[in-house]
Amino acid sequence: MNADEIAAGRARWQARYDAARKRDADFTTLSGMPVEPLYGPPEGAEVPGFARIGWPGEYPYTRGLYPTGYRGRRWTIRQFAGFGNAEQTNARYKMILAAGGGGLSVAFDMPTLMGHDSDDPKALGEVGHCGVAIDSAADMETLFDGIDLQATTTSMTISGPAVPAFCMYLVAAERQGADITKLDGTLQTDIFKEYIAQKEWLFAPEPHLRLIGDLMEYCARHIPRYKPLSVSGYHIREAGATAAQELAYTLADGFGYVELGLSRGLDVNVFAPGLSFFFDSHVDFFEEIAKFRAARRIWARWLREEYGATSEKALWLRFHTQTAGVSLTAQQPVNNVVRTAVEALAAVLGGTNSLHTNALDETLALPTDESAEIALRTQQVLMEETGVTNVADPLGGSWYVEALTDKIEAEAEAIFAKIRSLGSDGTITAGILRGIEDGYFTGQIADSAFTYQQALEKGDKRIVGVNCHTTTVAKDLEILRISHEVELAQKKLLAARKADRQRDTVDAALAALVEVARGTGNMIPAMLDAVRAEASMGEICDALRAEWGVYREPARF
Ligand SMILES: C[C@H](C(=O)O)C(=O)SCCNC(=O)CCNC(=O)[C@H](O)C(C)(C)COP(=O)(O)OP(=O)(O)OC[C@H]1O[C@@H](n2cnc3c(N)ncnc32)[C@H](O)[C@@H]1OP(=O)(O)O
Repeated sequence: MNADEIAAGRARWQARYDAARKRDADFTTLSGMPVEPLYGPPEGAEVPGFARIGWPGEYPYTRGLYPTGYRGRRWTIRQFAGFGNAEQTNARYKMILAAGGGGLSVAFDMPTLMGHDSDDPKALGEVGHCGVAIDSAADMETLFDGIDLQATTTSMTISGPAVPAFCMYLVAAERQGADITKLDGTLQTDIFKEYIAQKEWLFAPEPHLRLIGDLMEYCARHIPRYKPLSVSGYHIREAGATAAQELAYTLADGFGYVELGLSRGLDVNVFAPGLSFFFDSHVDFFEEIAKFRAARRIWARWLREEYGATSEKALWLRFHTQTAGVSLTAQQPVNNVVRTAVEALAAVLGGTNSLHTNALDETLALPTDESAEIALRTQQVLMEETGVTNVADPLGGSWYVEALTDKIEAEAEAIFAKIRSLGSDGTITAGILRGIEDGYFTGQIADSAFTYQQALEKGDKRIVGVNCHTTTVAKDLEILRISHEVELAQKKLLAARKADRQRDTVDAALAALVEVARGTGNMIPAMLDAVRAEASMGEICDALRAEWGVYREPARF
């Protein structure tokens, strides 16, 4: 790009920056040196390939979505939390919000994630263990008791039974007297990544995609700020994928959901802003930063050029980041605070919109109050002390970072071409579905995990406390243990609630839901009616399982 074009771009950025709202804060270094909100090429310089880098707030968004960067608004501190019953988790949420958390993020227990009630035999020993047990709208009400849902953006990490959980959230908000149309939050819902990595599906892909289409349509029409999908690379990476695989599989899944929306006749400019993303931030600092920057650029280009989006928000890739659980070690666990800080910094320098920092004990158990607080304070140290929020995309123009960004992007593009070639009709969706059925994704991820493990065992890759620097004076940590009493109490509560309902109303609502499932209508209103009647998670999912069957992954050797 020639010097005149670069100067024109800078002037455009400056005009937008001047017009934008900035935080009232001290934008100087620790020593008091003033810093510019943005740095770019020196005046008069010609920079080949500069269009790929561009300016913050402008296509292709490599340097971020906003001309102000974090001077406009800092990222949301959104700590993923949930354990025991709704009451215990509610107390943790209040602690997080009181300590400066910017939004909520619900972790459900395994029975809930699989669409079973706490009294289901399959739930035995799992209730409240890896997250909170939510059986019905009444539990959801308790979960958010005293928390204004209209004023708090809330993310819910659930994909198989995402839609019943969403309906319970809406009903809890309704019972608080909230204006449903104003709710803002995120539902994970990403079923593709369940087949690819996390393995928490209920049905075969087709009925899940039908439900997701219904949800996208419902949100686009009725709850415009709500993000019905958080397309997730986190679990793909944690399963062993490389950074480029994480990026490519996740964005391909995102393209699949765009194709789903288009196939339902929805306007891409209306539904695409409801697609948000969720990435891992692993411990290779620069590789992660490059991945985040490449993600924004690829998404904007594909949405504009492949799918015809024209509005700015439809081109925006907004993402949440969680630091890498797999990078945490059980050995010398206090070192995990350092790993998490480095990973969080990479996410911030990559322009994350929302962030979870892991607690140091998460490789052993769910976090204690103290370790959860340290994790949150880690973000606050970055946010308040380090000056990283002063300048938009401070690493933009670094030869190394730009080269890595290009390299990861090229790798991702090669993977998109491969995925397309797997399907029969040239769509990304057909490629994903074929890849799931044939074990393409799981095979590729397993190969990457194996390669890394070999490097670790040879000592080519090193982890402090694991294969180097293993001597320590560290003592064992106190960890959080979930008492079996939680399960017994939850089952008792559920039995009382089930006995207290109008059984006829519940049965009629479930029958009406199944009737809609047999046709082509949108299932959300019928699901809401069932939830309002206090139909439980297990009852709703079982009714649909009876109708649609369950999915079993093909065996592979
Ligand atoms: C591993 C674990 C497991 O499975 O076990 C998990 O999965 S845990 C998974 C946990 N997942 C999550 O927690 C997902 C979280 N995701 C989200 O919160 C969302 O989807 C998100 C990524 C889009 C972030 O949403 P958010 O509300 O926190 O933040 P946003 O970036 O949307 O910012 C809020 C508002 O401020 C505006 N805003 C932001 N920055 C600026 C700026 N510099 N200038 C002007 N406006 C700005 C945004 O446009 C938006 O307004 P407007 O809306 O008007 O544009």
